[in-house]
Amino acid sequence: MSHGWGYGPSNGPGKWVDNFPIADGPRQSPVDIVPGEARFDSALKALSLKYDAGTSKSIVNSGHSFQVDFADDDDSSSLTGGPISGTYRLRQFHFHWGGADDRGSEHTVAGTKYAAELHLVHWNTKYPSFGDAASQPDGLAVVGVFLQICCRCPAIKAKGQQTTFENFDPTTLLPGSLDYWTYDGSLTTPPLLESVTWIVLKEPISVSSDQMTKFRSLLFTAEGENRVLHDGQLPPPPAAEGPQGPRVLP
Ligand SMILES: NS(=O)(=O)/N=C1/NCCO1
Ligand SMILES: [Zn+2]
Repeated sequence: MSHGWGYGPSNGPGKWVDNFPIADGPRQSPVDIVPGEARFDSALKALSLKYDAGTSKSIVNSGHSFQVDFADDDDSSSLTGGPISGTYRLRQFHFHWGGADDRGSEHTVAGTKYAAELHLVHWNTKYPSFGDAASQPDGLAVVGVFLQICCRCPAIKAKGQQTTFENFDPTTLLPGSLDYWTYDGSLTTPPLLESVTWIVLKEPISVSSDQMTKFRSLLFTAEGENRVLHDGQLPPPPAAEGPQGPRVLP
């Protein structure tokens, strides 16, 4: 049985402070974004996101989400402009979702929850590595993108299992507008480090309810562990087991 953090009743966000006291810190994320209370800052620049599909490496079920990792030994996939100074390299992206279409995002907008939220995680190249940057107040910049359920979505061909995930261009996951809200916050999952400049895009992207159902079919437990889903929701009884190995989304 896993004794790590999670989203269940015994190890969920309300318990994280027991092992990560920074959960009671001054700049914890996520937050509720209230557009009417946001201050316009004319000094902020437009976001510049440059992504090279050739830097995508692999996809993994991290136990808390599924994550696509990128090669970050040069600036091929990087973030500049916006609220940050210098260059931040793309490290990985992952998603957060819930047990139904009416919830799942971590940030909310005037109390509204979206079905899911994409996080593109970048680290400040003034530091030697992601690990070093993650403990610095200006070390990380995470671009958050909301996912809303669309009624008439183009069908996306489902793919089989895969563990390598090469030549994926994250630009395809971005909305048409890069307008954003920004604030200084933290990782939203343990270790909850207060090192993130949050850049939350105002325009959501659309996803079908069927695709969200596929997200929810991902289990985050090892063999033989109790089955629990991303937000602690118990899954439906198991269908006939498919081939073993990591299951990733189409
Ligand atoms: N949800 S989040 O704040 O992006 N969390 C993390 N953890 C490691 C990298 O990003
Ligand atoms: Zn995240």
